[in-house]
Amino acid sequence: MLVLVINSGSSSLKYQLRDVDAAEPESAVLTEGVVERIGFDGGPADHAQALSDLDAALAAVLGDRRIDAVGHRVVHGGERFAEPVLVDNEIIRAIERLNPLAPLHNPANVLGLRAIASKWPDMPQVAVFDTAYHRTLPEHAWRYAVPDWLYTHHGIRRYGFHGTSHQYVAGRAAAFLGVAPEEFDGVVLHLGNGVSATAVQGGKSIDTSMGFTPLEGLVMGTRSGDLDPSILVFLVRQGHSADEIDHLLNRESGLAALAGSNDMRTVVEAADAGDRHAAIALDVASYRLAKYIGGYHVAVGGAAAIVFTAGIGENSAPFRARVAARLGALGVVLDDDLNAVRSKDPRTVSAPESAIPLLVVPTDEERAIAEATAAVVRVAARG
Ligand SMILES: Nc1ncnc2c1ncn2[C@@H]1O[C@H](COP(=O)(O)OP(=O)(O)O)[C@@H](O)[C@H]1O
Ligand SMILES: CC(=O)OP(=O)(O)O
Ligand SMILES: [Mg+2]
Repeated sequence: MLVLVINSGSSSLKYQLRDVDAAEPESAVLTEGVVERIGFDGGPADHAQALSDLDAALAAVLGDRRIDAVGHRVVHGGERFAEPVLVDNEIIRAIERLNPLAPLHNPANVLGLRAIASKWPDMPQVAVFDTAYHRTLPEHAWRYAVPDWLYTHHGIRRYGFHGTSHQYVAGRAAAFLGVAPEEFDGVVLHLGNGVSATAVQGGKSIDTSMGFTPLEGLVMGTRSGDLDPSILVFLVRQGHSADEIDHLLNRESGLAALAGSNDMRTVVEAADAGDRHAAIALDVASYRLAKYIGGYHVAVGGAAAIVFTAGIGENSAPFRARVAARLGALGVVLDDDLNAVRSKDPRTVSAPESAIPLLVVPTDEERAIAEATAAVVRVAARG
């Protein structure tokens, strides 16, 4: 089965065409790429235009085969969506109603779903939700200590994100350690543009750092993560609008605010060259992450592994080293040589005497989305 995976961002559209039945995962990807600058000068006008730009790339590899289904990453599934679903108009409207809860992500996901539906009206489409894996959070982890109407009226609770990645990586880490997925206890760190940590117990998500929206928790590329909510009230009283505060915390904060760049490579280079702001940014980000790791080690009743993944987690040995250096109280010992190895395979980066192994396990959200999409389409075809 050929599945086109779409990860729509506000101004970009990442795609991957996969053969989910390929014998080797390495040969499963027929083509992949990203269409950028959607809606900007020099780029396609909108997501529909971006898809027609994609046609040539797809035609070149398809030959006389055809796409069987399209799988979309959808960031917010709210309380309704606990599993990947086959998409129809009602589902698209339900996803659209969740837009205010993930303003950086969901509106673009909806555009992608609509663009495919109008381009190929008969194409089965499946939405795979970032929130779904976290539907197992116990109430003590998802409930905020606020009056109940905030939850009953507005759905204000912890949802958690990056679930497709956390689930895939937890499963792969379990396989690497030689344990069944449902026996894996660990802490998974998805460190990309967005950053989140998940406490995994018995293979299930029992706590996660992102909350009602993907803003809560750790220091990210341009997002603040945790802060005192009174700061928002203070800013409102100073006359700042909701949109201004939203922009400030989602797009102008995080590493970008502390170090002047949201790119971990740039920040590490600057810190190595003696830039004080960059050094502080790395200290703040690694310190905050280490505190969550300690908390989640307790939450899961003792982690069997601490797992790094995504752009920074997989590639930034210097950032991993800064985090590991703060985990001495847990008996964690990094192996500098293993940490310096570059590889696409799961690997250990801690020393044999480390009380908890540190692993690097590459994520593959596209593969997970393609497989989930194929499974949903096959079940639907059986009726
Ligand atoms: N070779 C590398 N070394 C260090 N950091 C890297 C490297 N490659 C990517 N990154 C970092 O990964 C982050 C982006 O992660 P990624 O998972 O690709 O994000 P997203 O999918 O959310 O766009 C950026 O901070 C980038 O600097
Ligand atoms: C939910 C989220 O933060 O996603 P991303 O890391 O792709 O921005
Ligand atoms: Mg990502």
